[in-house]
Amino acid sequence: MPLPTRDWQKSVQNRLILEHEALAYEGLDVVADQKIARLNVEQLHAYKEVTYSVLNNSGKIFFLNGPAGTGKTFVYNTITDSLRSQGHIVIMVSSSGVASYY
Ligand SMILES: Nc1ncnc2c1ncn2[C@@H]1O[C@H](COP(=O)(O)OP(=O)(O)OP(=O)(O)O)[C@@H](O)[C@H]1O
Repeated sequence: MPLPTRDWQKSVQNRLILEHEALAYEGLDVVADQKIARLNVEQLHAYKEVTYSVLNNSGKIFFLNGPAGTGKTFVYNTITDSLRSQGHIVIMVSSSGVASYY
């Protein structure tokens, strides 16, 4: 197979990356800070552990567990808003249940 003669990535860019970068909007950092300020002690601990791992390229894997309605999704959304506002791409996935339809 012939090799590409130019770097298409540079001129066209990756559509999926562009879509995800578009999820960060002006003011998202303020929204993230407001959510961080509302986290309780345990939520803040989880938030700090995950973001520290991301920002330091530690590559850790986390399992956030807790009874229904205790704020797990709130933590996910806070982490997502915070990292997106800092220029990171965050992709949320789900393997089962209603959440996996979205
Ligand atoms: N620190 C917080 N400050 C204000 N509201 C919060 C906080 N944490 C959670 N909530 C609110 O509490 C409700 C339940 O939180 P959330 O949906 O995150 O729980 P969950 O653990 O993901 O629940 P489930 O396991 O049922 O999906 C939501 O309305 C959420 O916005």
